[in-house]
Amino acid sequence: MQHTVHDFEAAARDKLDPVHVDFIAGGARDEITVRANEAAFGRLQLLPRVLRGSAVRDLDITLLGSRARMPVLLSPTAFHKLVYPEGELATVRAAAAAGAIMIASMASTVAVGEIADAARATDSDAQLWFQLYIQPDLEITEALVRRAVDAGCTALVVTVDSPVLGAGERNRRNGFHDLPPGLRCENLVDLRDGERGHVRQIAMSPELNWEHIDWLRGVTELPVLLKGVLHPEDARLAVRHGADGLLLSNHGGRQLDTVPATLELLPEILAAVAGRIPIVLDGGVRRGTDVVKALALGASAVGIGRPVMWALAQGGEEGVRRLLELLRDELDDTLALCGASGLADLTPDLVRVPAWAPVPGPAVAPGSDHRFGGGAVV
Ligand SMILES: Cc1cc2nc3c(=O)[nH]c(=O)nc-3n(C[C@H](O)[C@H](O)[C@H](O)COP(=O)(O)O)c2cc1C
Ligand SMILES: O=C(O)C(=O)c1ccccc1
Repeated sequence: MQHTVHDFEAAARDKLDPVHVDFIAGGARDEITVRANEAAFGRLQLLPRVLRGSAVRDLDITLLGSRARMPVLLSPTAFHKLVYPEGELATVRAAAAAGAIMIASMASTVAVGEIADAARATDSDAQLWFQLYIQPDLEITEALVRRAVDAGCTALVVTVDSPVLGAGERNRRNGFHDLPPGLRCENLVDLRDGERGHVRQIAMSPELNWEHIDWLRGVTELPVLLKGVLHPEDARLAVRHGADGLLLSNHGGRQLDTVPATLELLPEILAAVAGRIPIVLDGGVRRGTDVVKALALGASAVGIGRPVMWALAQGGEEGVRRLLELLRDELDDTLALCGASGLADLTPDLVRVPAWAPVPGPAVAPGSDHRFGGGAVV
């Protein structure tokens, strides 16, 4: 039985083909940023308030017009059918049950329209967003946007940190470059005559620039978030070019290695946008305390990537349901322990960078006890 987010990873590793484990767990190059994301949460401390909580805590959010029952989004991850036969259909049913926003990947193995239908078939009013890699062929990009709009998606998340594909050296070593026979990127099927839904149809485009964002603003009314802006100057440019929000992300350490942990960048990015647009953060969120730290510092919500893949692999819809329940319970518990009645009570004073350092004292010989005069027999 899984009692923590990490337990899902252990269970999934037992089930999955090691090549697919590497695809999910892996990052770019030396995976320094992969490790940095989780480590950054561990370095921050919580400083709770007491005697001011409430019996029930409100975890609802409204993000760019989309309502959700928890401030944890499912960040876009490709290829859900690789780890579970129903793929994204199972994931979205679990997200809907939890009232969490799911961001469908452009590289999903179920078409976005079918994912949306599965969400609607539940009674939940949970919202579906769509992640887009802008294609140099703008007609193709427009067709993809139309598919997302027709599906009823309520926001677009444009990934801008992938001018080239990240160097996943595990995938190279394993020779993992495409979906196995029988699986396709369903959103890419028939975009142009005879297009079969191959992963390699996705053009990672180093020639993209801010004019493409201006262009996208003109072709859709949907809110547009940029995913992968890390430099504060780019955050200011994003606001100037009409972005409605940022998903502060280093792609889980899968694009440029050695960039900072997203949590470390959060204060600078918040300062750059100065409250004009909301910031969602992903990368390394594994605990309720992580969610609280990010929100207390000013994020509007967080996203999770790998945990969803592990939970889906472990137990399909039921697995992802339990993952989201677990995170919700941990978040609720952390709020209670911090004396918060809801997310609105999370303020930066609840989070600290450790100021403690040991006071250097005189060197003491091992085995001696300085309180009794250096081990002298008394
Ligand atoms: C297996 C996998 C597939 C991913 N696919 C996409 C994708 O298709 N589009 C995208 O923008 N990000 C993709 N990402 C990045 C995630 O959206 C997210 O930024 C990252 O996983 C967050 O970090 P975490 O895994 O530590 O939670 C993928 C990540 C993983 C692990
Ligand atoms: O693996 C990824 O991180 C990713 O973004 C992706 C994009 C397209 C196809 C497969 C994966």
